[in-house]
Amino acid sequence: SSAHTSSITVISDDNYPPYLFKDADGNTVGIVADIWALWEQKTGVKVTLVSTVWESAQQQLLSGQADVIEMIFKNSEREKNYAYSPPYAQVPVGIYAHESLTGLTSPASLSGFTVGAQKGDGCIFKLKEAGVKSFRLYNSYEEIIQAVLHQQVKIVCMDDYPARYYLYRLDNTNQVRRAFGLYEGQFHRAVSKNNLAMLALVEKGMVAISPHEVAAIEEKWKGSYVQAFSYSKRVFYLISGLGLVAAIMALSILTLRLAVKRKTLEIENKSLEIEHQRARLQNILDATRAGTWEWNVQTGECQFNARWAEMLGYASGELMPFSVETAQRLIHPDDWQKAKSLVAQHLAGESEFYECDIRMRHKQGYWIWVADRGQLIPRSAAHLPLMMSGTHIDITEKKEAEQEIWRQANYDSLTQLPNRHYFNCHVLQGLESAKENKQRVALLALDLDRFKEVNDTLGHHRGDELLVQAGQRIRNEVEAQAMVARLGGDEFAIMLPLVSDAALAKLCERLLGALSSSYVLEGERVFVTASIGVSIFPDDAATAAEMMRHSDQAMYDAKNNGRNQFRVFTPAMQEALDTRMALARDLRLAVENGELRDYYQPIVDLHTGEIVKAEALMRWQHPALGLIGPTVFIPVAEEIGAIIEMGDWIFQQAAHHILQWQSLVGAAFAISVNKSPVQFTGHQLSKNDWVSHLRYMGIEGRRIVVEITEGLLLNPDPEIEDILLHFRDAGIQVAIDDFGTGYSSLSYLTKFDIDYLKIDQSFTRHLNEGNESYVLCEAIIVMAHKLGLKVIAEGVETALQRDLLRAIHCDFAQGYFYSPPVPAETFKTLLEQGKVTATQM
Ligand SMILES: Nc1nc2c(ncn2[C@@H]2O[C@H](COP(=O)(O)OP(=O)(O)OP(=O)(O)O)[C@@H](O)[C@H]2O)c(=O)[nH]1
Repeated sequence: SSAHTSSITVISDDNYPPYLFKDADGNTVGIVADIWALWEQKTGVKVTLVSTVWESAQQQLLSGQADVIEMIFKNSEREKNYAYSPPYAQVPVGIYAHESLTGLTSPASLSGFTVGAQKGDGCIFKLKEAGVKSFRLYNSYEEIIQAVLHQQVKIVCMDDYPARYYLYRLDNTNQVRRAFGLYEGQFHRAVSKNNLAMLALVEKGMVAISPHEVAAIEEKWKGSYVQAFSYSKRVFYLISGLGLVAAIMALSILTLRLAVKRKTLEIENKSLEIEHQRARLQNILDATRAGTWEWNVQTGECQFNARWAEMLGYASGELMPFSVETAQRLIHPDDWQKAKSLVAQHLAGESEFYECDIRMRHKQGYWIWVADRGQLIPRSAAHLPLMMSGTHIDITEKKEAEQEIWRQANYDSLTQLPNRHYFNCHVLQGLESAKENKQRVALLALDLDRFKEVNDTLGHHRGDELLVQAGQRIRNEVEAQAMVARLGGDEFAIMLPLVSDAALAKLCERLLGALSSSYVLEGERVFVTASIGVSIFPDDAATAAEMMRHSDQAMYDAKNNGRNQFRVFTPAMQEALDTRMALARDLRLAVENGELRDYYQPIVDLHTGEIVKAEALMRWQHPALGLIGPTVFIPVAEEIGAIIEMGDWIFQQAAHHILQWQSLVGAAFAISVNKSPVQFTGHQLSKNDWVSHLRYMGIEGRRIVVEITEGLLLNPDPEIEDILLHFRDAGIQVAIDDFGTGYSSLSYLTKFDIDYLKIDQSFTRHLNEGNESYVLCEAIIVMAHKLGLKVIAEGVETALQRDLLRAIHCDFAQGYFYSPPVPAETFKTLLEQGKVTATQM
């Protein structure tokens, strides 16, 4: 314990004048030595003062070889190992530099330099804090100063007292200069951290030394070393200094001259290089045909190159002085705001560069498209934008090409209306905004009626002209905000906000009216009508696809109900369509599954009442829906092509029964088989050659009558003519079904070999003496007879009808009055009876 301590070892650095240093005789002297001598007196504890290099001093304390270390600064790193006394002296620490190095003013200015310091010196810690990373370490201040003088290191850190001392001693205050004060340290005495008793002992002794005693010691040492330099020595220094200054000045002037010469050469080279670069850049710019601009953001001043002015049709300088107003006048109003806000974004640092395609007005008044690109150059210290520069490139041709491509992709080249693609996009967008604004929207699908006939009779060219005119008429009937498009062929579509159902109905009526008035096509007057289907959002459709589908369905419904009308979509249409689709699906398997039935309706000689012919008719025994009539499934079968197989099937049944019934019937007996236009399509011919089939079965051609519709003969393909000739050659007869309902150009009656006309049941049904139907029927019969044709009246239901038909010399009749279509077995019975219900005759 300290109470029994008889001696202590104090260790320190011995190159720290005036505190502790070696005198000329090698004795360790100084303030600290005197203080400890006094301490020894006061405490009676023997003090051994050991001085060594600073780093080793610290090591010795920590290893226990010494009890107290003198002249130590506190820092956080040392805090771990030492316990300190209160500070007893203030010691400034400075940065010293070789005279060739100037500009060192603060710790920050040291970063990047290597700094010399004494090993273990507290200033290293401070310098690291200031960002100095590279150090060169020395054992003593003396070594440090030698190193600076030999320029091994140009900056060093030293405590001011010893630094001053050694600099004076080495006569070198000129070459090494104090650059700035780094910090002020405080001297402490310290013991190792766990030896607090020792610290107490030290402090006890120190407190015993009075301030007067301390002041006397300091006075002794601090005064003496300055006084060590005599006045005469100073004068000598001054004079030799002045001589040196003069010499240095002369040398400086010489080196300055040389330096100026070298710099001038350098500058000349540099400007030559800059000129080359400028010319190269100009070349590149000229090659791009780019106009260039520079804009001083603060003052608003602008500069342009000649190409820029030329692009806009102006002479260089013509638009000067150039202001924001000038820019605004030149730039298209629609592009001005956009450009302005993009520039603002760039100036605010939100974009890397500014980029915008704008329209600018050429001097001659038209607009050119310009790719405007620019970038801010420097920023001031305050971070305010200063200059922007960039290019203007004329991209008018590119834009026009783009627009043309866009037009081709989105517009119909015939009518100049938007096409299906554009319309679809528009519908999608339109529905989005309608949803937001809770608006109703109508979509009209519009299809010209029997437009094919216009093409067929007047030629494609006039058909085109009609489409153009129709498009214009539609456009004229709707408001500007409505979208009118040509979807393809003779299909148009309109989308518009729906004001009211009444307004919609009125619009449809107007459209029908406008489209059905006559068209003059190259001098020829033509009439067509149109059918319109309407779908309404949100009433019947929630999506664009649904609207398109529903308006289409409604349009087909309008067509099926006689055309030249409009229909608004109803759920019933959807149901009908669903049923149709279900039927179509089942129908494909009907023949294979043996679900078809052949029925026969007798055709009677009106004069004798005898069954002389029969019409073969199909029924479909649907597994779930029961027996289905042909009016329901034939159109579907035609649509999906199943009619071909079905038609062949019924023909084969008819042929089969002719063989069976031949013995029962007279020589004139024949069975009629319907043949749909679909069955006349070319590629079916060879496969289903009815003539070969009859020949194969050994049946005469005259036993078969082929029933066709007059539509087939209006504009027949050469193929159809061939088939009909083929039939005639084989003795097969031909009947025109549903005569009087269709498009009656009667010329075909003489052109083809027709055997029968079948008067449509709509005439028979309304037959009454002297009425319109009666007159028509009579006219048909007279005409037919004149042409050598026989007439069959369909749909005879009453005795009166029979009698009237007889009176106007109709040849044959069929209908419920005689018999409905019946299964083969029943028909056979009828045949066996010879006459149908003789009672009815
Ligand atoms: N002239 C002309 N005809 C076209 C053009 N595009 C399609 N077509 C014809 O337009 C007709 C369209 O026929 P559809 O709509 O199927 O039938 P339609 O004859 O109008 O009869 P419905 O629509 O049932 O009333 C076809 O004959 C096409 O060949 C075109 O650009 N110009």
